[in-house]
Amino acid sequence: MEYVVETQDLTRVFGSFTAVDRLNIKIKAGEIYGFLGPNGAGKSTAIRMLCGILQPSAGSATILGYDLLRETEKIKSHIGYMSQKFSLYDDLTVLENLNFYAGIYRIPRKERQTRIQEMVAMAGLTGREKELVAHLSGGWKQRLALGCAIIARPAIVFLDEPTSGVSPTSRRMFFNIIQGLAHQGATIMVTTHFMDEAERCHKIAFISAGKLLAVDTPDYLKKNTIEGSLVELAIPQAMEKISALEKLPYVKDCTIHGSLLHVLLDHERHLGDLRDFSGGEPRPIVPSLEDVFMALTKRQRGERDA
Ligand SMILES: Nc1ncnc2c1ncn2[C@@H]1O[C@H](COP(=O)(O)OP(=O)(O)OP(=O)(O)O)[C@@H](O)[C@H]1O
Repeated sequence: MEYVVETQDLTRVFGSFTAVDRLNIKIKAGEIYGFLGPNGAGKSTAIRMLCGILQPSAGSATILGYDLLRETEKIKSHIGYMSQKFSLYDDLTVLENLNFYAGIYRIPRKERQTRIQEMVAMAGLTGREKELVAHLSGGWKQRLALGCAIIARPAIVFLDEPTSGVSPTSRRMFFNIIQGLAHQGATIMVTTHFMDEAERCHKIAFISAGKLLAVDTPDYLKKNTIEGSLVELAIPQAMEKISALEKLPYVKDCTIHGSLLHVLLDHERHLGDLRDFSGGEPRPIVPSLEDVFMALTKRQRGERDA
């Protein structure tokens, strides 16, 4: 089996609204596959369909070779799922939560202790096994929730914004764990709004308004999505200058990043023109994923309005 997840025109409508529009994706075993897109893009809806929680309106998919529509229960027994709302019991301890999930996943009794200890160690909770979950901070809860989701050693782990609302350090720790899991052969599908996390994925799928706009490695997307020459420009009152810059015939786009402007020129030969116009010193840069993402959504808006 070359692909552990493969979809054909997977679609979900809610009334007259199309949340996921003919999604075609292919994911290989051991890949960390990031789903990126603005709020309401359809990421959670897509993941919920792939986990068998939500019925597709049209299209088909296979997960680990099982048919999504006909073999949903088999799929569920081979995957782990963690959503933004960690499904932990606050009034139970760390151990009690893990024990509960070990029971749900029907892990044989003789294996339970080993698996639970593995998850405690993975989450960095050794010594805190008897603490009530209510007393743990966000990052610890998040890692415990992951432990509960993967205690049955699923082949595929679906993570829907697992790192929202936790500290940057916890986010980094969490992604280290994810990379470790992928290294051991698990396939990870993860939605995120954070570009630093997207950078750590093997493949990224950009989705907006239910549609897949691009999919490839972070490096490829950065080098090949944007046509033109991207420069960084530091000028005073940058925000107020955007509309004037956008009117220049050789400027394709202009966005603000902190206090700096990213200006997309249609050709690098206009560097001097931009310098003369703005009074600043334009510096050519490699596009970031955020630049790529903005360019793709803008292109999509342009196509829709055309
Ligand atoms: N059960 C539902 N009934 C009606 N509309 C829904 C339902 N679930 C989702 N939607 C709509 O579908 C669209 C896609 O939602 P979804 O949660 O998949 O987006 P998302 O990309 O995960 O966004 P976010 O990053 O904010 O989580 C949204 O406009 C949402 O309001």
